[in-house]
Amino acid sequence: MATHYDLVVVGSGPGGQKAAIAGAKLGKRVALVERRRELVGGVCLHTGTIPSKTMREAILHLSGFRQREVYADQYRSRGNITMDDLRQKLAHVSEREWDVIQDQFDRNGVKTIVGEARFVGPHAIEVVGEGEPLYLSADKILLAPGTKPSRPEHIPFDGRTVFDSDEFLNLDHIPRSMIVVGGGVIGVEYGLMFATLGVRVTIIDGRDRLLDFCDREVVDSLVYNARSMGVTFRLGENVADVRRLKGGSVAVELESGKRVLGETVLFSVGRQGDTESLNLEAAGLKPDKRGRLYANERFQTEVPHIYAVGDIVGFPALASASMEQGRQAVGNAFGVPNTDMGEIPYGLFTVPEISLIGKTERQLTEEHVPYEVGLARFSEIARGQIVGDHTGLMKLLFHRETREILGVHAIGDSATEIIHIGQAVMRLGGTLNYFRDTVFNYPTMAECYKVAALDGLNKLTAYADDDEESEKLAPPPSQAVAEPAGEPAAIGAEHANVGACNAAN
Ligand SMILES: Cc1cc2nc3c(=O)[nH]c(=O)nc-3n(C[C@H](O)[C@H](O)[C@H](O)COP(=O)(O)OP(=O)(O)OC[C@H]3O[C@@H](n4cnc5c(N)ncnc54)[C@H](O)[C@@H]3O)c2cc1C
Ligand SMILES: NC(=O)c1ccc[n+]([C@@H]2O[C@H](COP(=O)([O-])OP(=O)(O)OC[C@H]3O[C@@H](n4cnc5c(N)ncnc54)[C@H](O)[C@@H]3O)[C@@H](O)[C@H]2O)c1
Repeated sequence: MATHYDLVVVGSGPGGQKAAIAGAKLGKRVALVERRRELVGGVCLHTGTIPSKTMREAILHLSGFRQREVYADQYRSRGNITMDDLRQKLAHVSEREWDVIQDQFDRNGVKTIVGEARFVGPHAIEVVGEGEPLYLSADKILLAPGTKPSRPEHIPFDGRTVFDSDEFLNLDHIPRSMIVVGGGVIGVEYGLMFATLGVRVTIIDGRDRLLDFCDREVVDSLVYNARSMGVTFRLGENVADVRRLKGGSVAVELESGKRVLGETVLFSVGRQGDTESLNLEAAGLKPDKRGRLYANERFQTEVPHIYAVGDIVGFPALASASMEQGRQAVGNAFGVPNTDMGEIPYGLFTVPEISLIGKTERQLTEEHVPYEVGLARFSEIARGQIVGDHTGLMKLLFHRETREILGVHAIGDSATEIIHIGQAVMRLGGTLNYFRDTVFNYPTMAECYKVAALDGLNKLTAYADDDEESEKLAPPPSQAVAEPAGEPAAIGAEHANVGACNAAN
């Protein structure tokens, strides 16, 4: 006999969590199914966002990265930092987060069911856990099963020398060298973290440019910083094979014939939907070839009472967006109107960190938008000096005529935090004038906005001066039509009349 719920959620990552709580807040009877109790929190809490960001923070702290120029001697030598040091903080953070999530479910009356969910009908789910299977039925079902790393079949993954990104946290020691295959966000984040510890890192990617969705100047700055930490990039190169060698190291063979040797290899070549266990056919659903599900703008799959959110629906595949998708999907399911999420910011926790919102210069150029750039360099910001960031920068892209903010791109300390100031101004329809006229706390990284805005306005003034200058040089309006050189004035006057007529039209 099946137990009936208004809403059954599959997966307890950010998407599932917020969906379940939103349902409970609407007074609905909600059950959430998660494979194993210790996995509550999803990829985000156990193998993805939270562990990688906690490890990054531990690395920056223990290596004294931020103040390395001033206090270098007072920090532990990078060679003495161990994986256990890095994992110590990780256990603490994930236990705390796990408690917070579980407590939220309990407080809101979300029934958590441990076991693997599979469809046995469009409204019916079987949960296979430790004991007898449980049967659930629901008016609405929300799928947030997330993704798992892509593992090309011919690669000899062993979780000791050749890792995928979910296994990577199990490294037993900090290697001397590391090859990262796949220079997407995961590969670049982990690669640069370990380079900070003095590991010799090589990043290989099939594309010619890294992180193509970011501003080019920002990526150039990242690459410059990475090279100064000894990182080697092999771009435009595809991996043909990986072989473990007798001495314990690993050889990565590239299609071009090159060979890269290292102590460990991290494969971060994308992720695919974790849908195999769901028996989707029984619900009338079919994933794409990367295991992902289609969802419309209301997060409805092809079967209207089944919703899907988070990484399983693809872009942008972020914890941040997944949470909001979960909340909005449940609003849609139970008739509560939602508003548009607006532009989604990106935060890349590379070393140094990167953040962006809105359009890039490349997009604006392709769209023929008349834009200008206001630039702030962290080396000119007092807070930049205090925190020891001399290479960071922030760019404000704005419309040359309306001064509307079109994009913000930053690299350096606190970039992922300060981006939200730009986001708020963009969302609320503010212009560059807001930054010109508003007083910010000092010394803070937020000062970048003021500096960038003034820089941008100075460029506009230069245009205005130029326009004035052109006006001074230009003939009076009655003659302001191009005259072929050497033509008699009378002909020019005739043309002027045509011009005036056109202007009146
Ligand atoms: C290394 C790494 C770093 C990242 N860093 C960031 C970052 O800094 N910022 C950011 O915004 N995003 C980051 N992400 C992305 C972020 O982790 C994901 O976008 C987010 O976790 C997706 O959430 P989700 O709700 O789709 O599900 P997930 O977090 O993927 O969780 C899905 C859950 O569903 C469960 N499940 C699956 N199938 C079943 C089933 N049949 N029955 C029961 N349970 C099931 C799984 O066990 C899992 O617990 C990172 C990802 C990785 C891998
Ligand atoms: N800070 C963050 O927001 C954050 C951090 C980590 C992960 N994530 C999320 O996790 C998702 C997965 O990240 P990812 O980095 O694994 O995937 P990705 O798809 O972003 O990058 C994979 C990279 O691997 C390269 N590649 C694929 N096969 C290759 C081969 N054989 N040889 C060489 N290069 C190859 C691709 O060209 C691509 O650049 C992302 O979509 C992202 O949204 C977000």
